[in-house]
Amino acid sequence: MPKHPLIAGNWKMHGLREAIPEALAMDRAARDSRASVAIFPPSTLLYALSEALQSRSEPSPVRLGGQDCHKDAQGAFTGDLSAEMLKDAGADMVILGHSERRHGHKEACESVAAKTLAALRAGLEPIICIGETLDQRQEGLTHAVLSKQLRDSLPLALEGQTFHVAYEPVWAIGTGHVPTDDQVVDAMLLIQKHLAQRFHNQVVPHTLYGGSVKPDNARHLLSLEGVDGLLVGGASLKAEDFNRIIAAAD
Ligand SMILES: O=C(CO)[C@H](O)COP(=O)(O)O
Repeated sequence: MPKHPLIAGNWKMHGLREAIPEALAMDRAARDSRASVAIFPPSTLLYALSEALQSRSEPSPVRLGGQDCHKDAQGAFTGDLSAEMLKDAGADMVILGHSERRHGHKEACESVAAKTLAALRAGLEPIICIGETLDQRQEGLTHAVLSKQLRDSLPLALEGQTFHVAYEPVWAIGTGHVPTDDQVVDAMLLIQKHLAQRFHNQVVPHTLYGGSVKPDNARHLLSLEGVDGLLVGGASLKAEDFNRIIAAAD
């Protein structure tokens, strides 16, 4: 873990306004940690969370992000949100290419790349997700799939920009199945090699692991070569769990 680890919590489609005190409890843990902490709530909570976190006597170190954005700044796209809108609501990061969008919304790598350009245009720092399905892994296609996703989802415009890549094997998401250490390290090093060959950025991207991260495995996952941080789903919803994951980074 060469850099300050990034601990990111993706709340997915969970959370009403009553969840705001949970975020404030996460803020207290983030203040005591060397980790960078980011929360990706549903968009409906972004503005309220931003106000709640920044109105504290000491502004919060917790960063906020969206879970997706449209490629255009505005237009007739019912139900969509632009990167500019997320920024306006208090986000400074965005998750793009999550497998739940790649599979559930048929999002192609080219669409992820276009959204990444939109995020950069709006001043949002993207976390771009990649990961293979169980079938792809069992067919020996993991390297080919990850390499293609990296090549086609990451536009060259990321050169010189701050961004992050999350490796989330689809078969580990929400299942309790965590890849072996070797499988994690193998994927992280593939990603880091790709990034080093393709981009020469001053800020070296964080490479995050995501998929069934829990308080009990966070410290171990963070100790693995190439893991600069964690993208946490279910265990980021409760401060009691997420704060233990934040503490695991210290
Ligand atoms: O998005 C994820 C983490 O942000 C990923 O889907 C993992 O979810 P989890 O298995 O519930 O941690």
